[in-house]
Amino acid sequence: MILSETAMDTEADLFYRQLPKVELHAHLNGSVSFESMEKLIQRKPHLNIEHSMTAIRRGQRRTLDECFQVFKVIHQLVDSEEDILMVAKAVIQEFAADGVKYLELRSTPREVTETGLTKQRYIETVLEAIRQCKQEEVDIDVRFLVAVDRRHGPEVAMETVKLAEDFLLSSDGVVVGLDLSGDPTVGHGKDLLSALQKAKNCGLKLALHLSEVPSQRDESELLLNLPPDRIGHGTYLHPEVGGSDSLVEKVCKQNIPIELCLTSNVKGQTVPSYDKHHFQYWYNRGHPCVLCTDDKGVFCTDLSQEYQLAASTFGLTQEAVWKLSQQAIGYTFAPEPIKQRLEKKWAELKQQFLP
Ligand SMILES: CNc1ncnc2c1ncn2[C@@H]1O[C@H](COP(=O)(O)O)[C@@H](O)[C@H]1O
Ligand SMILES: [Zn+2]
Repeated sequence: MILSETAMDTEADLFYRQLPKVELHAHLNGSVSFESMEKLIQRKPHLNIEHSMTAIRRGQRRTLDECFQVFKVIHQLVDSEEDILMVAKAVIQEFAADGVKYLELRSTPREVTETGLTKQRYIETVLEAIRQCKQEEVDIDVRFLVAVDRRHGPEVAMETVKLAEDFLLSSDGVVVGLDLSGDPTVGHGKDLLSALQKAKNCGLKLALHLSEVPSQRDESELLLNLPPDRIGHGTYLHPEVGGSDSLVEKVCKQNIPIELCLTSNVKGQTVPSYDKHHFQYWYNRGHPCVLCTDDKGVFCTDLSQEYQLAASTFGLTQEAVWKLSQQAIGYTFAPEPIKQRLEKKWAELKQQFLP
């Protein structure tokens, strides 16, 4: 009995792992795996950092505030070009090994005086990692979103947008957009509006973390007017959790896809349990939904696991899971020919999968 259950589990695991997937919401430094973290900790023993400080294990929860403390620790470990190249390459390879065929990675460019790291070099190094993976024929298409950390305020946001704009023009299509993230309890989106508007005007796609916590209703109301091209989390948009009909209407009317990260929200305690996750609300309305990991290293997950969790929690059939992964192609910021290439790949693989 136990044996057959194990066999079934393995078969199910395999389905999700082999399922071709699109990852659209992954923060670089939050995605660093256990193995890479070990290497970084060994490189910097003087920091006295233990692995328990950089990851939230199974069954553990942290407040969102504590999650942001974790990022501070990781940033101490990843503070040079060498580190960034190492973690970015590893993260890309790990996503590829998990069956992700298209990845939009995002990261906040940082400056570190001690190591000579500049924001420009930060982005160039991530792009170099993407280039090397491509050259090594890792089976994944990777694009990059330059991230604005809301905690740093409007001037830094504007500076970052300018940098992103330069790379939009010079990166041969790899830099496709701008992310707004960072501690949602700090600052107000109204101060960042002009930077975001500028980004949009110059052709950068916008992926904004919206209503991750309940206090952001007015901010979301404002930022939805831009409008963003995708929404991160959107946990508190609907009226049942303190959002509003007007917010839902804006999201629906403009058909803005929502990036949903189950484990991140449960472990970060913005959602009380998997079965209460707002995936259900949006999915049942037939709204564009895409499952994502957010921070696979910090939350100890991967995209296969997120699909499996959504399927088991909300009773999705394999056919429905397939459709979910395929529809995500349409929500990428990739140019049309790339989307077509991905569609073709999915169509070919489907015959093996769901005969
Ligand atoms: C858990 N929910 C979340 N909400 C908001 N922002 C988040 C986040 N998870 C990650 N980040 C953002 O991503 C940074 C780490 O990656 P990078 O250094 O940019 O690669 C964090 O410092 C934060 O700004
Ligand atoms: Zn995020």
